[in-house]
Amino acid sequence: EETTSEDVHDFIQSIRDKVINLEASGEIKRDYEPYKEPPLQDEETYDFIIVGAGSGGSALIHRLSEISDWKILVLEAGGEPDIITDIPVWSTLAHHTHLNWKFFTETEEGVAMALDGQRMHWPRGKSLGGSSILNYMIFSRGAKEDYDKWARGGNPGWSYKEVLPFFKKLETCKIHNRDVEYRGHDGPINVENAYQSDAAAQNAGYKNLDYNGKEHQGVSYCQATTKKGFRCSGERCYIRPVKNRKNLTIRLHSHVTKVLIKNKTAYGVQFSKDGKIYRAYARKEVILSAGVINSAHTLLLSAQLEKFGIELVEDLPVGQKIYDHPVYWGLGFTLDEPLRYNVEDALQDKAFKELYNEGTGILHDLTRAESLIFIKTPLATENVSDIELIFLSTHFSKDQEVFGGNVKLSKEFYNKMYKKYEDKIAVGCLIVLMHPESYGRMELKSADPFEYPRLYHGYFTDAERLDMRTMIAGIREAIRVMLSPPFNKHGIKLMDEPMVGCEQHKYDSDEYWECALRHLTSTLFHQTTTCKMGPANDPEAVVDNRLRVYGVNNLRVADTSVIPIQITGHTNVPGFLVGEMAANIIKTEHLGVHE
Ligand SMILES: Cc1cc2nc3c(=O)[nH]c(=O)nc-3n(C[C@H](O)[C@H](O)[C@H](O)COP(=O)(O)OP(=O)(O)OC[C@H]3O[C@@H](n4cnc5c(N)ncnc54)[C@H](O)[C@@H]3O)c2cc1C
Repeated sequence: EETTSEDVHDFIQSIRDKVINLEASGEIKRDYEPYKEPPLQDEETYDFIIVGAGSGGSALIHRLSEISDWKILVLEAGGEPDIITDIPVWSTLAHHTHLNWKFFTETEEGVAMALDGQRMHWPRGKSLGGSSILNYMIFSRGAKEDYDKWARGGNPGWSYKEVLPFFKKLETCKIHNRDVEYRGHDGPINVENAYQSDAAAQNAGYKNLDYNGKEHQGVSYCQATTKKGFRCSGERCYIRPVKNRKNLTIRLHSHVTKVLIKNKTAYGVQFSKDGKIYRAYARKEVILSAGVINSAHTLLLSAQLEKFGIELVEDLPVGQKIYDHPVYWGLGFTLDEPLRYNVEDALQDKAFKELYNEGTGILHDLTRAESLIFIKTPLATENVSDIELIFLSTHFSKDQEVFGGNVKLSKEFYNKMYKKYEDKIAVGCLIVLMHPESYGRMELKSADPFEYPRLYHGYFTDAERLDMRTMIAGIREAIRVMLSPPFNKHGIKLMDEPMVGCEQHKYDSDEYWECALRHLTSTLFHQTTTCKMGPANDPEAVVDNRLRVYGVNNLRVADTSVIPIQITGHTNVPGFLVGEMAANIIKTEHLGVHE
């Protein structure tokens, strides 16, 4: 669905043109060499076929292709990343391009009421690198407790102690205040400090820490998944360094429409490229890394189409649960003076030269996400944070289309609520629910592989209303934090004008916040669990702890769709981890090599 204005398209093009012109005049250097693929046969045979080159897929591609005897085919529905996805500060703009699948949820009652058509936009990356080329680059593993819980839930091999070596192996950590013994020092994915304002990582009573280190609850600057200032996507950091390996064939614009299965054994895939249908065969395995929506969609199309009159291979609960991280976007504050640079500064040649030639400067800014706090409200039922607060050095009152366009506020709501703040200096604080009780689901609309499935977010549907109560507690804590020093000195004020549609409630009453949350809660883009990993006796499980699809031989899933319980954090690095773990499992099974 195209809701982006021509102005935004022109703005995006002007940034691309600027980089191209600066390169042509020799003022900056770009280190990009396009991907090449060999001629395509109608039918081809490989050892492994990897479907999708996103976070999970790119780690898997890097590690599996280390075995030079294995012939590997990668089929990616999208193409190559873009100049716009390279530059951290402008990355929200990529949502408006062909690099986004642009999924939307169905309209659900009493939620997302301020959004266009009351539907949430669920962007997903469509390119080498997948959603790691579209995301906001916050580097986060999640909490130790998450992985211990996965293991306790019947997934041996996934406790924090067991996954820690792989977290260390995947990263080169360069952030200033790190817990050295918990961090990696020579992996493909780079972690660094981004451009940040002084006010960002304020304590407000919380411990300052490395949230990817020994402890998790506390405050920290956002750790950036960037390398020398540029986005360190799966494409840039995992695939690009190995793309010329002789045993690796990467085919772009190749949309897999079906896994070929016979006698309950996967033996290849069918895919569409340039309007033609092809088949590729796998001597050893097919691995789906097509992401949380499309791995499930492909499985439904391949093995579970009973509903549409096609043979049922195995009755699995695919897509019956989608966990996400609901986020309240509505908390805005005005300031007397800007904390950092003006938007215009990020368009100057100087900023581009600093990024391209020195890897520094204001373009190395994580879409204005500066710091975060993992907190435990009094409602937390377990010893793990139930809320994350993310401090943003802007608010969408400032520039809805460019900075907040992905949230897809309805024009009417925006004009009534935020237009008047457009010339004010504004910052925001996101309130993120870490462990929602509520969950969504997906279902096929038809057997047409190009028709998107129906997506239901299911937010705030838990009978005990714990999700709502936790979010309200989170909002109150966010206001306390934001109004504490050192923001005071900048003249910070809460935008406490009643939310449009909630004027009937007393400001700051529980009823008021519930109404506001029902208007302006949307996603932090962290959907998981459509192909849940779990033991055979778990009625929700689609894959086992070795990521093998139940009931179908030679078929695995390796991406964030297997995550069994929502992460206390963000999902890109857990996606990389799943890819790393999958490669290790496959090497162990086929070669007996264990790391
Ligand atoms: C806007 C946004 C902001 C985010 N911010 C952060 C953040 O700051 N930090 C963080 O940790 N996480 C963040 N995330 C989440 C994180 O990026 C994702 O959870 C993660 O990248 C998902 O990885 P994946 O491997 O499951 O799937 P993806 O990375 O989505 O990869 C799936 C790949 O498969 C391809 N594909 C799909 N279908 C087919 C098919 N049929 N045939 C062939 N190829 C196919 C896709 O094109 C894509 O390349 C964000 C996500 C978004 C969208």
